[in-house]
Amino acid sequence: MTFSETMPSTASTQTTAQATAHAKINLFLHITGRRDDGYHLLDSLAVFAGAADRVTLAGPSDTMSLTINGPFGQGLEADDQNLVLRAARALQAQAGTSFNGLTENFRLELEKNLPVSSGIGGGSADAAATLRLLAREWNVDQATLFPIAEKLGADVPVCVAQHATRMQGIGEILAPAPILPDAGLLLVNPGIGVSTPDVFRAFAAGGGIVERPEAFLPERWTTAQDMVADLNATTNDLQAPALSQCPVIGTVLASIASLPDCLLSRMSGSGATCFGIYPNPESAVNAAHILNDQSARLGWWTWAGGFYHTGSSTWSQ
Ligand SMILES: C[C@](O)(CO)[C@H](O)COP(=O)(O)OP(=O)(O)OC[C@H]1O[C@@H](n2ccc(N)nc2=O)[C@H](O)[C@@H]1O
Ligand SMILES: Nc1ncnc2c1ncn2[C@@H]1O[C@H](COP(=O)(O)OP(=O)(O)OP(=O)(O)O)[C@@H](O)[C@H]1O
Repeated sequence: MTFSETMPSTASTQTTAQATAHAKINLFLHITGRRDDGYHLLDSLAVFAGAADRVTLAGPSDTMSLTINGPFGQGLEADDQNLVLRAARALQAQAGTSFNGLTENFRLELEKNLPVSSGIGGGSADAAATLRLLAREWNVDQATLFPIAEKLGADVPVCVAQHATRMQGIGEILAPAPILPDAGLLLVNPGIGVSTPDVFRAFAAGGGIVERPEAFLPERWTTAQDMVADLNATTNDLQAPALSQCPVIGTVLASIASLPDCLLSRMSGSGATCFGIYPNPESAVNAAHILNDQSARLGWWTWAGGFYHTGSSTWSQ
C-alpha cells in the first residue's frame, strides 16, 4: 500500500511528539488457507475505533527506554519484548543501515488504554504508532515501515496504515476497503486475555478451513444498515474456537445484541473483545450507558463511539 502524502514536518522542533495507536476491529475474518510455516491466510476487513493507546517521545536517553502508564499498564512489562521497544529498535537498526548511522535513543512513554491480548491489536497498534512516530522524528520514508512492520507481527502493517483496509495473506497484503458510514461502534471486553496462537490452534483442531466464495465488498457504504447487510454474509472464523476457550464471549455477544438499535454483534480478531454496530455513534453511546450496570458489576471494559476515520491517502497520526 502506498500513501500519496508525505509525512508532516519532523517533530524535532516540538517539545513532545505523540502518535495514537487506535484499536483494530476485524469486521469479518475468514481463514482461507495455511502456509507451510503454520501461519493462516486471512481475508479480513480491519477498521479502527476511536479508542486508542498513545505513544509519546519523552526526550533523549542513553538507551531506548520505555515507561508505561494508563488503565491497562499494570502487568505489561516495559522490557525488550514490549512491542514499542521492539519497533523502536527495529526501525533504528534499519535507519542506521539505510540512513547513515542514525543512533539517537529516546525515552518512550506508552499510555495503555486498550486491554491486552484482547483481539483489538493493541500491541500491534503500539508498535505501528512507534514506527510512525520515530519515522517522523528521523525523517524516514513511510514506505520503509511496511517491511519492518511485517516482521513485528501479522497485524502491524494494517496498524501502520491505520485506516479501514482489507487484509489478506497473513496480514501483509493490504487493499482498499469500502468508505465507511458514520456508524456507531460498541466494544466490550470481559477482562480475560485470550492467546492468539491458542485460538488459531483451536481453529485448526476444530475442522479448519471452510470453503466459501470470496466476500463481496462495495466501494462505499452509505449507512450502517447497508454495511451490516453485507457483513451478514460474512463471519469471524475465530469466534467459535475462541468461544470454546473463553465461554464468557457468548455472554458478551448476547449482551451486546440485546441492546437497543444493535445491528450486528460479533467478536474481533482472536477475541475476547466483541463489538456491536449501531446506526450512529450516539446510539452506540446510548447502548453503552444501558450496559453500564452489568459491565461495572462484571468488570467488563467498554468503549462506545464511532470509527476512527482518516482519508485513505492521509498519513495518519
Ligand atoms: C487474528 C488477527 O488479529 C486478525 O487481525 C491477526 O491475524 C493476529 O495478528 P498478531 O496478533 O499480530 O499475530 P502474530 O503475533 O503475528 O502471531 C501470533 C501467532 O498467531 C498465529 N497466527 C497469527 C496470524 C496468522 N495470520 N496466522 C496465525 O496462525 C501464529 O501461531 C502466530 O505465532
Ligand atoms: N505494547 C504492548 N501492548 C500490548 N501487548 C503487548 C505489548 N507489547 C508486547 N505485548 C504482548 O503481545 C501479546 C498480544 O497483545 P495484544 O494486546 O496486541 O493482543 P491482541 O489484541 O489479541 O492482538 P491481535 O488482535 O493482533 O491478535 C501479549 O502477549 C502481550 O504481552
